Amino acid sequence: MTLSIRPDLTSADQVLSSLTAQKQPKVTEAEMMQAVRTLLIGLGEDPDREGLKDTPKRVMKALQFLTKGYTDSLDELLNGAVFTEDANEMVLVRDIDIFSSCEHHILPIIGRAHVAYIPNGKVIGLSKIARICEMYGRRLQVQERLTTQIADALQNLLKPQGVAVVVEATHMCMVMRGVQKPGSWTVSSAMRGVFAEDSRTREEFMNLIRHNANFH
Ligand SMILES: Nc1nc2c(ncn2[C@@H]2O[C@H](COP(=O)(O)OP(=O)(O)OP(=O)(O)O)[C@@H](O)[C@H]2O)c(=O)[nH]1
Ligand SMILES: [Zn+2]
Repeated sequence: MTLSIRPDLTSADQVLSSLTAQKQPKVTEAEMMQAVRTLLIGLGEDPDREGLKDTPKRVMKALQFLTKGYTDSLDELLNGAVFTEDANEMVLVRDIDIFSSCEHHILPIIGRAHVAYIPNGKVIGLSKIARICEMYGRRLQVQERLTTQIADALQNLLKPQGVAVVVEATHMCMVMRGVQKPGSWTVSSAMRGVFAEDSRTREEFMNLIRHNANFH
């Protein structure tokens, strides 16, 4: 483990504790399933019919999975993959799939993240960038917070020259219900360090991620 960005803190989880509001369930799984059962009854369904018999459990498990990012450990996720390296050119991982859930309707936010940084003595395992996106994506989110959390996590972990994150996503709460705009994409960005300060660096990043927002 080469993580020594804060000598007073020894683990990535400690470094990022302020960014990772860990949630402890305050109700039992039986109570959660009962709540789903109540919802089904409220929707005019018979929760005891064959097709719905196991639905409360399935819904609970699905929601637990979709929000598992609250309890993921950054230490485990990183697995020591922060390396001392004399690199100072931009590193970009683009087109990282995002499956998140909007905190207003608990409906999917589907899109992609593009994450770049310019190292300052430390590099991170490339897959760990996608894992950080996954950790913050698997929570109840607004897109803006998801974007800044990814940027701040990398900024805090690596103390790089700069971090740039762009998330482009479509919100099912705007597609399937409400205003019903299937073609709409929301683009959010978070720029740190040189990406915020130097327009040429920011432009280089924007040129590298330029493409039509679409599903694969
Ligand atoms: N800024 C932001 N807003 C979001 C995000 N996800 C959903 N929203 C919005 O949150 C708002 C919630 O507005 P409300 O008026 O309380 O809810 P609503 O009656 O369901 O609104 P409509 O979707 O307009 O029908 C809506 O405008 C959503 O589009 C997000 O990631 N970021
Ligand atoms: Zn929503």
